[in-house]
Amino acid sequence: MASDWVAVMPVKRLTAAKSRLRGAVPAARHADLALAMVRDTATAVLAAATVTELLVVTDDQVAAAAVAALGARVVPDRPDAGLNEAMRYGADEVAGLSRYRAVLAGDLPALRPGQLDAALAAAGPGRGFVADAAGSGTVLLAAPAGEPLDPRFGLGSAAAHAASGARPLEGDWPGLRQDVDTPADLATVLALGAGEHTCALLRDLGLKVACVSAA
Ligand SMILES: Nc1nc2c(ncn2[C@@H]2O[C@H](COP(=O)(O)OP(=O)(O)OP(=O)(O)O)[C@@H](O)[C@H]2O)c(=O)[nH]1
Ligand SMILES: C=C(OP(=O)(O)O)C(=O)O
Repeated sequence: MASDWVAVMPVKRLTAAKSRLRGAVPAARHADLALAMVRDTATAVLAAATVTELLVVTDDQVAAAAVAALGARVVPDRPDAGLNEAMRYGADEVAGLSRYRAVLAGDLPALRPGQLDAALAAAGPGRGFVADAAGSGTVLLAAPAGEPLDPRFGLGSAAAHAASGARPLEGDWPGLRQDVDTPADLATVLALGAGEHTCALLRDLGLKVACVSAA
């Protein structure tokens, strides 16, 4: 079982990111919310025992500075061709095929390091993926050394990853599975418990939210 994963996280320009989430918080705080979720996701990833490096693929200078301050390595989104190309570039070209790589989105504010460790421990010799809470999307795709990532994120990606030969990783990982795409997802996170940055922002807006430490 590998214990030296490179985690790869693509981050879109914050002003354009999370369009389906618009309206969940006042417009003036929308980019702040996207950034808070990126910071909480990165904090949890960096605290995972099985992750030796977090590689963030982004052209957003604010997000880049924030995750670099947390300890991530940042590279520009050289392909500039969407989510899958950013993931493939980070995992296969920058990290390289000789390493174990896992890609995950930057919108997992309820992620706990132990849940990521458990999911990576469940990854076998081939590619594996973790479906989102709804079961149709993907929150994590892992590739062992020697295998191209071959990401198929987008609508119906869980089925697409399974069809491409990736194995669904099963476990009780609610924080890992809860990506935040819509205001309803954010409401779920309020109950599940968010990381400190998302929590602070939501509390500042007067919302009642459970806050959970990074442990
Ligand atoms: N580097 C990079 N990251 C991306 C790109 N598209 C999406 N992402 C990131 O990939 C992750 C998952 O993306 P989505 O959930 O589809 O997020 P989104 O595109 O911001 O959301 P919507 O506008 O609501 O579709 C988030 O961390 C995004 O910031 C891209 O073209 N380049
Ligand atoms: C990109 C995906 O989803 P979303 O944009 O809904 O986070 C996905 O689940 O593959």
